[in-house]
Amino acid sequence: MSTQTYRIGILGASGYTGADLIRILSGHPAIEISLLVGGRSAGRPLAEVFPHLGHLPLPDLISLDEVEWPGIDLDLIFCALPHAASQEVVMGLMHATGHSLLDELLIERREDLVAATQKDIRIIDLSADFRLDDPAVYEEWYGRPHQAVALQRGAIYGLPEFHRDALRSASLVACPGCYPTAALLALLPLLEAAAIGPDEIIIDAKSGVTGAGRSLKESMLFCEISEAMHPYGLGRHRHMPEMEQEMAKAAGRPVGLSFTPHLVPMNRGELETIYVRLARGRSADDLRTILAERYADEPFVRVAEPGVVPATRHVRGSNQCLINVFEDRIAGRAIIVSVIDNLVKGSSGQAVQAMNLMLGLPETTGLMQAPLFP
Ligand SMILES: NC(=O)C1=CN([C@@H]2O[C@H](COP(=O)(O)OP(=O)(O)OC[C@H]3O[C@@H](n4cnc5c(N)ncnc54)[C@H](OP(=O)(O)O)[C@@H]3O)[C@@H](O)[C@H]2O)C=CC1
Ligand SMILES: CC(=O)N[C@@H](CCC(=O)OP(=O)(O)O)C(=O)O
Repeated sequence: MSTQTYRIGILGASGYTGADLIRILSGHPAIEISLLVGGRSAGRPLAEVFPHLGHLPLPDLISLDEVEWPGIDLDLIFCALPHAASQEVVMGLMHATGHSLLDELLIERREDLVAATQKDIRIIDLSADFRLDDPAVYEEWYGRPHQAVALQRGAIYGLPEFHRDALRSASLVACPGCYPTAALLALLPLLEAAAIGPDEIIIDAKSGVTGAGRSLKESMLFCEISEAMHPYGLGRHRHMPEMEQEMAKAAGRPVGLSFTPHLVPMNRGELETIYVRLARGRSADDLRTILAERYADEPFVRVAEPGVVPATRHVRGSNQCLINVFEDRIAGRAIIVSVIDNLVKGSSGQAVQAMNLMLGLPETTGLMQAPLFP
């Protein structure tokens, strides 16, 4: 393995995914964290914002305005900002550093800001801004026109198990949403094999509260979240078009999807119970075999032993996705359970997995921590 060290920046370092990126990367042998950018937390030492990371030798949080992009010495940036903010920041930093992706995509450069000799900084965006192929779909679901349509089209969808080769040479990666990650890993092989009916997929999802980010929201108050749970986004959650886009590619035709997320009183973790119709002649065991064969060599996706019910505790703090398939009492149907940690395989861990591919490092570097159990 190469002994080269790569210089990394994190935008949105004071958020939940930012904190987990720092946690994971601090154990990565080829990475030096050189830039940490916060929003309201800018100017504060990281040890004050995140005391649990205080033992690490890391730079203080600075604001976006303080970053001197032209000439900056970074190999890769994680952008863990909210959607909408992300697309503007990514476009801005590409202009400021004279990124060659702008030329490839024939985007007009602001020549005054271009530093001609600067190497391209690879970018991994954790927000939803570069996941959707169609700008009209983005506008419909995110309520505003996309401000960097060409970049949206030029980004690689960062699900390594399905886009590994494209990720190796990508300069802009769109990390999948947490709900889509758990669903797509369970369903794409089955759709590719035409083993399930693409018209009647029902995904019942539960997420821990970190899925909603760290900014204070009235609906996230302890007294209203603890000892309770509720569905949200009923019939219209913004992860639906993302899942439909990727599932349609696997099925070779549009899919029919019902998806209902629920907020449950736990910090991290995500569980999806997925109801599918079996294709003619297929059994629940067949689905399990297809998944087990598809993921036999994958380090981060595993089909549980027959009969073992995946639980969020089985993956907590790890980059693992654990899946299993069960017979339904109703003939012709099956139940699939898929679990991930939303902050690891659902965001920061998956982002580091993509980074390893982009930098030519072994894909598992820094990511083999076992889950925290119990
Ligand atoms: N949480 C999760 O499970 C997942 C999250 N994601 C996506 O990852 C991204 C980050 O999520 P998460 O870490 O949970 O979010 P948080 O709300 O926890 O953190 C957001 C970060 O962005 C900074 N920030 C917010 N607005 C601005 C702005 N206008 N300019 C500069 N910085 C800003 C915040 O700084 P400060 O707090 O200092 O103001 C903070 O560092 C989001 O796009 C989210 O949708 C994707 C998959 C899963
Ligand atoms: C519990 C909770 O609120 N979860 C978030 C999804 C987190 C995520 O993956 O969102 P992005 O698409 O923004 O990356 C939600 O439902 O909006």
